[in-house]
Amino acid sequence: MSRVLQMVEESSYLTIAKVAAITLVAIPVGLSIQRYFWRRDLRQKVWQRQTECQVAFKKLNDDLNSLNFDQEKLQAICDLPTSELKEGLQSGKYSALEVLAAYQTKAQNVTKRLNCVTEPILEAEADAKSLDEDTEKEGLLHGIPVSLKENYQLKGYDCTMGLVNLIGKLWEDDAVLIKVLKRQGAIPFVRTNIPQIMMTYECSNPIYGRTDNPFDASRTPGGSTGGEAALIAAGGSLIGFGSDIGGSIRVPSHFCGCYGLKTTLGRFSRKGTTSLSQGQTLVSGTIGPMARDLDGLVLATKAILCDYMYELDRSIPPLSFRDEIFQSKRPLKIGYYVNDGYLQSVPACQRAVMMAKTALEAQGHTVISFDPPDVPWMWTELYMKTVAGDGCRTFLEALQKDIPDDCVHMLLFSSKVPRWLIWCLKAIIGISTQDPVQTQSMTSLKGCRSVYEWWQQAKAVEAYKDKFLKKWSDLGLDGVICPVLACVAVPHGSVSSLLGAGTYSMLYNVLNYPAGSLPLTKVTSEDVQQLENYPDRRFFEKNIKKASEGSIGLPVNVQCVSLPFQEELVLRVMKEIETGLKSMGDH
Ligand SMILES: CCCCCCCCCCCCCCCCCC(=O)NCCO
Repeated sequence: MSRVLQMVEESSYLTIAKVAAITLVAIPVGLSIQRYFWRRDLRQKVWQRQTECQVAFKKLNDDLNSLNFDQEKLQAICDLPTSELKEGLQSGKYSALEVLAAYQTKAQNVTKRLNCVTEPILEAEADAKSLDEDTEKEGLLHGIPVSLKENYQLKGYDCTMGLVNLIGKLWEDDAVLIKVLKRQGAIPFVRTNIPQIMMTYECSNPIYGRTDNPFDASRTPGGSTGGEAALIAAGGSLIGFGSDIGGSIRVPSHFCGCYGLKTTLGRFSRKGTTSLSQGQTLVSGTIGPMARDLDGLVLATKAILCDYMYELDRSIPPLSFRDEIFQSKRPLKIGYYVNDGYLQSVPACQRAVMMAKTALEAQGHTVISFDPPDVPWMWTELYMKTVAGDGCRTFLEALQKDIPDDCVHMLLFSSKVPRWLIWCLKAIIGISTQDPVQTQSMTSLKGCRSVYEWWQQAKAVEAYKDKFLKKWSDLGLDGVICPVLACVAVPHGSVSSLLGAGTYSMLYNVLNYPAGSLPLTKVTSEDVQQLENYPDRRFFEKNIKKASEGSIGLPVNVQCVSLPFQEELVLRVMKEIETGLKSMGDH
């Protein structure tokens, strides 16, 4: 009897062991198979999308060939500054269709080199034809082709933000801004590339690939509105639109040498623009125009600030463009800085600010030194902790079942490290990087732990805004000029080791001040030589110095800032600097 029991016992042990062994093998095998099919589906979606884009480009090319326009005339159209093109369209010297063909041709050639356009907007041709039938030509942007960052919702198109899972989710309506543009006679004609999830200054994703900088293909055009900046700077578009929660309009404009304006939250309607940060309302992303010249930037701003936008979005205060502020001759008092108290800007960026200072003084304005308060603390405790307020959960969820791009790997890694491990790593990394602020930023990526903490965060942001404004008001400032970033365009793949350079831009997102990016100069050999004196003790400093090697000839912009809802004053400061430089024979 006991022998029988023993046998039963042995056989059940054997069965359990067999089941356990099979389970141990089956689960990982099953998961691998599931992963294989899931990745295969994603790759197939990417391939399908890429094929669709190729077909769209081919159709565009065929349409352009059939129109048979004179190529020299088309090139001449693309060389015109905004004011002359606008005049030519108004007077009938150029038709909307030929201007469109000119930019479609140019954009196609540019994107072959830089990969900045994701896809053409094929409805553009019909739009141009109907504009040519319109004798009134009332729109401020009548017949001007405009390019759009990929996250602007357009009827019949998707907004992927570089996420494969969002391919094919088509929008049923245009964004408010697109409706306004069309009402003003503009012709949306291409969509431009972005970095995956749009939270970095690079410009690559697994669907559309990587965009290169027009001045140096080994460098990034910046992000997240990188495709726009590259396209505009290379002559493939005159006016475009982007979005900015940490410098995404200003930084690519600076990296590529075009004009950009980050507006105050609430000045332009954001309805119909896509972003993963929509639920985060403390440091909100805003939108704004980018352009090849200042006239284009001003014209685009004027065109958007019209009654039709207020009709479409009743949450926007009806504040039309105030020409009296833009045209005013009142002498201004402007603050300036080249070092924000965290990372010193490189010599080229410092020189650009000093050039702007001299130009403003030549125009009769007063320019005084200004020190923005507590920038390192603002960066880690206000900016990073807020934009990563949910501990990066929204970003992580979006990336979880997707193909992460190289440009998000570092942030992905940092945001996945558990809080307890960060405390251990902080000690080790802190010693090696010599920068407690940088290590603190890793903790900030963990965000807020409770609603209570989020409320405290909101209070801290408000208190900082008050402190900053007091300093500004005590000095009686109208505006501030400073670098856009601590360095100029950096090599592809280096942004995550340089993130601290972004404090110059991120500050004005925390404050919600409008800020422009104005191209002023190019890096010279003297600027590069002077890098010898640039500090290199801390991690970010070392990387900034290294990234600045070989930067001769790259564009350098200056940031022009004013108080909330004073976009006209920002544009005026930009204009005064350009006029001042011209009068000094420098521009
Ligand atoms: C899972 C990885 C996601 C990590 C995201 C972490 C967010 C923390 C902040 C990182 C630093 C942000 C750099 C700012 C880049 C500019 C982004 C921008 O302005 N985007 C515009 C979006 O409309």
